[in-house]
Amino acid sequence: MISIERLEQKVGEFSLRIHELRIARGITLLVGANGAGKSTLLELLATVQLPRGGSIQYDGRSAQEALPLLRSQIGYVPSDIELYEDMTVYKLLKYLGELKGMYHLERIEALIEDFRLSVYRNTRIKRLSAGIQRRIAIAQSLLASPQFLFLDEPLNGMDSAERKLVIAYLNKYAEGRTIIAAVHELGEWEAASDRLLWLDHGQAGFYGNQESWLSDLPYKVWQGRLTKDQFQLYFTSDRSIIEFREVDNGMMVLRVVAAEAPFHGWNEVSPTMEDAYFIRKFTRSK
Ligand SMILES: Nc1ncnc2c1ncn2[C@@H]1O[C@H](COP(=O)(O)OP(=O)(O)OP(=O)(O)O)[C@@H](O)[C@H]1O
Repeated sequence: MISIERLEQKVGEFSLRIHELRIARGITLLVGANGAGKSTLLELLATVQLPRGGSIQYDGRSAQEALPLLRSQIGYVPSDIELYEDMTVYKLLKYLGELKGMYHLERIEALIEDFRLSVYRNTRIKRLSAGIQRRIAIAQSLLASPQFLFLDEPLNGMDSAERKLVIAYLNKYAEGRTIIAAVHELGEWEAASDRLLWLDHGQAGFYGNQESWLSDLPYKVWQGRLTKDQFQLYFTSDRSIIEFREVDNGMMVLRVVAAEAPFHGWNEVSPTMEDAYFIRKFTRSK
């Protein structure tokens, strides 16, 4: 478990402030608007930055008390990855493993296999796509089998097969361990995430499981049809539209957030994880 107490970190004009939060094992998805503080929090958790105010405890140990030990149990992948471009995949993993004091070649082989990197093992990093490079970055963060894994937008640049592969791997890896991943798309994590943490302007706006994320919402999601003219009117006067698309006969299908049915005949639909995020942001902006 990760316990955060009275955490305060100022970066330029921005302040991250989390009064009290206990993050359980499993996968926690970290969500929030651009600039909400996700990367700052992940850097603090990964001990790239140390907190100036308050504390973070990892299974009862703080970074101030046991930094080298904690770092040996932490894996971290920032959003901007930089790998040694001229190394081959195998050499890079072996080199980074040795830097971490990890000399088990079987671990490297297992990660190459698990992240489907075998065909690229002797290819220089610079020749590989962004998605493959990110797979390598995640694989290297797992070399020492860390207890705590912090990932900043881990699926960036990946195609849908790569995304599924990584999510499935992390889902298994998270058993008994703690993974916190900043993500922008929630839907694809539905089967894999245990909890969500919403950062809103540097503060924890929500922390809990999927069930509570989807319940206790102050607004409902409604779906219905409008003509294009009605749509133009509605669209310019309201920011509650989650999604809209044109259908064949010049009509629009919309999904909107509202307390009551906005038009006669519209149906209430169950909110998705993305919808719940939209509703929370919408509520905050009102
Ligand atoms: N080194 C820095 N100096 C000054 N301001 C900074 C620095 N690093 C981050 N910030 C500011 O802190 C705020 C939070 O940034 P952060 O990168 O943590 O947000 P984020 O939620 O990860 O955003 P994004 O989704 O865009 O990556 C932003 O307003 C950013 O401009």
